[in-house]
Amino acid sequence: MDRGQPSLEPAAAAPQASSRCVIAPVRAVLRLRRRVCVLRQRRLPPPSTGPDAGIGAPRLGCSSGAPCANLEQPQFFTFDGPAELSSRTARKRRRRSRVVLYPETSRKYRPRVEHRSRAQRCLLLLVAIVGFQVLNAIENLDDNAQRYDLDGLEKALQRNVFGQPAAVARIVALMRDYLATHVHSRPLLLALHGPSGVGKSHVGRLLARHFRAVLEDSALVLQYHTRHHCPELHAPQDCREELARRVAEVVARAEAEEKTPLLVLDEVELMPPTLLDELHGFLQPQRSHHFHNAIYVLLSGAGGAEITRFVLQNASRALSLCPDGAREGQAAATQAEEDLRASLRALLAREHPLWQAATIVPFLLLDKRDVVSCFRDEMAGEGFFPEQARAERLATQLSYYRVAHREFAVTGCKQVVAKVNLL
Ligand SMILES: Nc1ncnc2c1ncn2[C@@H]1O[C@H](COP(=O)(O)OP(=O)(O)OP(=O)(O)O)[C@@H](O)[C@H]1O
Repeated sequence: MDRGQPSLEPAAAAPQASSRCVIAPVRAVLRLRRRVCVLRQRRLPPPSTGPDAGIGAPRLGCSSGAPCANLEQPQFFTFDGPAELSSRTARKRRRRSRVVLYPETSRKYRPRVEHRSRAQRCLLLLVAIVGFQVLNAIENLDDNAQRYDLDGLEKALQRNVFGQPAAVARIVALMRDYLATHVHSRPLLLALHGPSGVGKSHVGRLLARHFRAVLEDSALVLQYHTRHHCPELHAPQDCREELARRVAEVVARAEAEEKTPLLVLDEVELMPPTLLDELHGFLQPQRSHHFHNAIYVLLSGAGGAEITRFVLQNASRALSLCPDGAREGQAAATQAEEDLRASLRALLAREHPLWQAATIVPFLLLDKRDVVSCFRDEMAGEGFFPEQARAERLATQLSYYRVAHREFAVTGCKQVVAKVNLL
């Protein structure tokens, strides 16, 4: 048997040796795979307690005989231990987080500073210059108006003129508008119309006083009284030349001083037509430009009868003349006054085209309360104590239109001075 055995051994050893050659590497591969699986199982998170996490639940990665299909694990063998593997996973995670910060679709480099064209810069500069000039112009507008202290003028008129709030507001608004700028294409022509004694000349005097003060040159204010400067005995043509000379002097001087002069012409209703023609000529565009930078205030009793009729007809609408009435009443009063201005303009334009170019400001009748204020003011001016009862007593000595429980002075405050002088 022993002898026979050796004879058999070589024959059996040959296949054994060949099978060992095959099996050994396979075993090694299986051993390595198993080892890898063990390592992966160690790194896997503990099984979840969810319903899908039972013992029989399929698991990604190793199953018996199936290749490891865990997508989070490397698909190739490495000799890295658990420590290296965990650090690689951490590195992977870090890399993934980087992917979130810099997604594939976005740029991973700093954007280049876009080069601005010169045209764009020039455009910005131009816009800045234009903006600056606009601001400067607005400031200059304010400066020009400030020179005339129109707030002070408004306060002075409100304090000293009784019963004419609408007229005062309109005069100040028109002047504010006109004096906002120094350069004009036409003069401001104000025409104050109203019955006798309602304050037209009084306002003319207040305006002249104010402009003399703010212009710091009394030669830039002209006060022309028709009866005084052009009496009936004077030839109208001489008056015309005289007026033209005086106005030309004032506007030329104002032009040199870069100021806006004030020309107050009183009793215009007494002016001969040739003087009105001359005044109308000052407004014409062909006139030298310094005639256009001036404020003309024409005071006239023309249209006084229409204004008296208007006041008396509207007296029953108490609010039409009451400055502190309800809003609807004030709106109605404003509309009524606009109608009055339009009818006055139509009436006056029939007399002379000068009135067509003028801004008409009607002066309404004064009521008894305003007359009492006139008395108190005059008494204080003459050195008397302005006692209310005494002023009321004096006011009763004047004559009034009595309409709808209201009393309107027939001659306004005209006789106030004379009555106070008798005290
Ligand atoms: N509304 C008023 N407020 C204050 N005082 C006034 C008012 N109206 C008239 N007076 C006083 O009455 C005087 C005469 O008024 P004023 O000369 O202004 O009247 P008028 O409207 O010009 O009339 P006329 O057309 O007759 O000249 C003034 O000196 C002034 O003292």
